[in-house]
Amino acid sequence: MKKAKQLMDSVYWVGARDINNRHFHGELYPIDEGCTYNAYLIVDDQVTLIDTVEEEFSQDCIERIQSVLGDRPVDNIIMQHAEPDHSGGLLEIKAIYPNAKIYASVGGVRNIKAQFPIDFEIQALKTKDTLNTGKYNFVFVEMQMIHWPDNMLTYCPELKTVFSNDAFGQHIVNYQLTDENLDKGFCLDQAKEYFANIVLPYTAQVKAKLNFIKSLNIEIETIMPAHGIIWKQYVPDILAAYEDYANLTPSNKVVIVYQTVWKHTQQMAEALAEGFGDAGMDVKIYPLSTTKSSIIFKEIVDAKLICVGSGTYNNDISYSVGAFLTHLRAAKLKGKKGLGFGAFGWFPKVPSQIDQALTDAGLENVHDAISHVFSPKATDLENYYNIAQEIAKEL
Ligand SMILES: Cc1cc2nc3c(=O)[nH]c(=O)nc-3n(C[C@H](O)[C@H](O)[C@H](O)COP(=O)(O)O)c2cc1C
Repeated sequence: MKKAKQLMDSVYWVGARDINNRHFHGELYPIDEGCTYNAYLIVDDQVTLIDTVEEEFSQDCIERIQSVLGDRPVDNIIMQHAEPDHSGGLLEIKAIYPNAKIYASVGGVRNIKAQFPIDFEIQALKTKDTLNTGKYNFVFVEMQMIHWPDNMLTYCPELKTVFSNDAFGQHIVNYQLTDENLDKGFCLDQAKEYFANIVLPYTAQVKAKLNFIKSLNIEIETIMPAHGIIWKQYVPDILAAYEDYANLTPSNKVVIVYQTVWKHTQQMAEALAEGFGDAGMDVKIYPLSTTKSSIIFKEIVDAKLICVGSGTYNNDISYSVGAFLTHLRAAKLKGKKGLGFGAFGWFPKVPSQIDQALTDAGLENVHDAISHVFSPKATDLENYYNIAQEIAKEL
């Protein structure tokens, strides 16, 4: 029997822990310790459920709700996001509470209906629409494209709480459910990884929404996201961190990623890394085939320069570098610089093709692509070290 966890006077966590999940949203986001699907129950004159869980965990959510309500019904279900990790439990929960009114954003109504066989009404909500449940009011803010067209968040002024859905989420599975006994750096690092892997292409929307939320002059004591821990003691920190992430504020950091067979491209990568490092830059260097993309993208958020290297195989870029470049293009980065490099045997154009892909991804090339025939010698490596030092000076 799964039980709810009380968070405040009338607020309960009724979500689910997916402890076996190692790939959040398919291949997109490898994770180490599973994740949570957070749903919140607010007991007032009317009972309101905010979000559901992934379909497989519907029964967990229902048991947790019933542990609070017994036979009392749920009156309102607010669907803040149509993606199945939040909406998958709707049909089963609605079957238990057939009189519950369902609410979603305009996009949410469309996207829920397009994914599930819905035979009931869903009421559409717009920004600043309000639902009163007795002593509590729920104010809605549309969050289009953070990260789907249907996202929204819900603010309760009486509880000084934002139910933020995907925004401010992270994949910390913690049985206390809040940030209260956790290290700030750890929490923010996990939130940054989530931002980098789910929200990164939508920095313009995040900036606009943060400004809009500021303009509302609301008091926020608690943020309850749909994944991971609830923000209580680090609320100002996570709000400030989101400003930094959304601005892609660069530190003096270079991220070098590469794929290699005979270690020729790796030797070039290491010579560049030493040049950047000796010039005072923070260097992150990753072999693509053995590094999780989720870690690399977290580091990219605040990098100044991204160097991408590939050996040449069948006159083309390696598979993992090609996939990385596709992922990078989708991230729609702004204000970052790029450099392509790599070794070849008889077809020298792959590094310049990488440079072109970096340009297509919105990065500014800092130097001509570096293309090396087979194995670099000590003098070649010295040359690449010096190129890195020159680039570092100009960044
Ligand atoms: C499976 C395979 C296919 C290759 N195909 C090409 C090719 O089509 N054109 C080319 O210029 N070099 C080709 N090469 C040679 C490599 O690009 C060259 O050995 C390079 O130095 C490898 O760099 P790396 O050690 O970083 O992988 C190939 C190498 C391998 C292992």
